Amino acid sequence: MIIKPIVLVGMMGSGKSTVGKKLARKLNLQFYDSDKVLEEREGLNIVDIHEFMGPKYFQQIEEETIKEIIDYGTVILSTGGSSFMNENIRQMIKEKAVSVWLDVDCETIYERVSRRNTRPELMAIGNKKELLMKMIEERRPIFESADIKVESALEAHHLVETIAKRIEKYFAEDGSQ
Ligand SMILES: Nc1ncnc2c1ncn2[C@@H]1O[C@H](COP(=O)(O)OP(=O)(O)OP(=O)(O)O)[C@@H](O)[C@H]1O
Ligand SMILES: O=C(O)C1=C[C@@H](O)[C@@H](O)[C@H](O)C1
Ligand SMILES: [Mg+2]
Repeated sequence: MIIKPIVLVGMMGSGKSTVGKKLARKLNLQFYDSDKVLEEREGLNIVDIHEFMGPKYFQQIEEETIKEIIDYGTVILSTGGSSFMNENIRQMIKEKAVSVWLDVDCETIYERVSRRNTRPELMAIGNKKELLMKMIEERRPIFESADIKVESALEAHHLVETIAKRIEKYFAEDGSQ
């Protein structure tokens, strides 16, 4: 039985939003995507929130919003790519939720994110692949602390099945602690 919120973490393009939505449908739980909630509340997309309000403001409202959603209880929450890097958010997730890290290789991420232009962190001039590799290198050790790691660039439907099984196992073994 799922007794805590399930929080998907991982790099931009790892599939948190795509997989989270499908996972929520499979588990019959409410789905939230913190980036989407912020865009709706601010009436601006992620790039414009950063441009007009600044990255500090983004981090502040992201922290407040994730706290609010986690307090809803057993929901599926897909976070932003940098949410888990915020120590306050990470601590909150550790205390109240189960984190699932979608660990996807750099090539796959690059291929996915280069198809869109919706993330301010990748809009800087320069080599996007190098930028991504550096970001992955910095963030990996932090993502490693997630409760569940799913190593995969599997097709989304299979990924959902795998994650659902891992969550079930997690709660059966030590999730009630
Ligand atoms: N398992 C998958 N197989 C193939 N393509 C996928 C898979 N998961 C996601 N994608 C595709 O990769 C792109 C990025 O996925 P998504 O937006 O879900 O990532 P994200 O982790 O939420 O990224 P961000 O942190 O930037 O919000 C989308 O175009 C999506 O369709
Ligand atoms: O990886 C990142 O640094 C980010 C990813 C997005 O989901 C957004 O939350 C924001 O653009 C930050
Ligand atoms: Mg997303």
